[in-house]
Amino acid sequence: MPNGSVEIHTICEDVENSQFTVQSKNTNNMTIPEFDSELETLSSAPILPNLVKPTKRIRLPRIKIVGTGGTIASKGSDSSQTAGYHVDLTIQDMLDSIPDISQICEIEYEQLCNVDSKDMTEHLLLKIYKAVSEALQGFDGIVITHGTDTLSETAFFIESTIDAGDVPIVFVGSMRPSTSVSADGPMNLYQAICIASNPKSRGRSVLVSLNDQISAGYYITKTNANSLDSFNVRQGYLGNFVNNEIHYYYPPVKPQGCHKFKLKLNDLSSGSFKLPMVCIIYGHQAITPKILTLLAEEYEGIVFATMGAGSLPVSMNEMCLTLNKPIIYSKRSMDGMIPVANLPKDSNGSNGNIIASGYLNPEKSRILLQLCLAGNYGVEEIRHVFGGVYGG
Ligand SMILES: NC(=O)C[C@H](N)C(=O)O
Repeated sequence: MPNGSVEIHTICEDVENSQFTVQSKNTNNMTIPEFDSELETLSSAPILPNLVKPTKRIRLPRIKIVGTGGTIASKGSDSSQTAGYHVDLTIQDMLDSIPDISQICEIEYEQLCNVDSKDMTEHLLLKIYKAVSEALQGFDGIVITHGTDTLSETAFFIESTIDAGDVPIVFVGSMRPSTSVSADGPMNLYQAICIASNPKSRGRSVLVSLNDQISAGYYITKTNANSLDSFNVRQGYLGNFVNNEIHYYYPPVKPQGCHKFKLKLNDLSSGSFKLPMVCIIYGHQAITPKILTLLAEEYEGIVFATMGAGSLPVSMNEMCLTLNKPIIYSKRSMDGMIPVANLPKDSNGSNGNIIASGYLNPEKSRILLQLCLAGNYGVEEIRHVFGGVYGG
């Protein structure tokens, strides 16, 4: 059991609704971001009144790309293959396949790993965390290339552990390998870089850019295992990318009630940081408490994908209440939430160790519970954290 590896850090989320002037200067009609605070005059010579007007040099935004793998970095053996391909491309290969962005931003990149996202380990998650934390110091935007299968989990983890300030952190993936007809990776990557570079993206924290849609990493879920339109978010898309224009539907906003956990970087570099083991049990007809007997010893916390809005057989509810560990009731339905009123109660009328996940799905609930346990939170503190997403 890790000891005090995280501590709570609640951030005040007031973000200004800023208006930006957009200029169209480059050849492909993409807007060049303007960073007012950094404007410089080109000439250091004294300026004679009415004779020489200082010329402004616009600094291009600096964008860090962090590569982790996924289908966006994959190759198949022929152009019709859309399954059974292999991760094989570097960030440089991917950048070679997109339009010239030298007028839009300055790029620096780091290949952290090159894996299918099913192999995204805790160690890699923490490496991404570290790379993003460091990049926040010197960059105006961050793009993370990632496999789509677990992209929403990494995005949720980063949103829960990093206070990005104004810097947009944009996750991007693809559904077709780079070798396929109509591969979606190059356009998705191009759009993600443009989004990360654009001042309108500032103050929006962790974003996901895929299939022309811009969404909040905190809520997005992969809902289709195959199609290009694979990500969905019932809390609403934040914006759209069309013909080099970024259209946000709302002013800058961050997820309501998102708790921020501050990881201790010393623990990360010493390798002593570990996230406690939490498993997910999928509810189904005729499920019995036997599964709990098998797993309860091994795991420090359990998340249930319950049926409906918190339904499990009475025998299961009774056994859950006897366990000395937090148990989160989430849902196997894609949408909706778990009302606290649906939780089982013990003989004192208390929900005991059982906590509702609110709007969080099982995989996001698992990460949130891991972070709470890593911070040594008690059941009532965990309940409070889930209360931020209308659970608890
Ligand atoms: N579309 C994808 O990226 C799926 C791939 N299996 C991954 O998650 O790495």
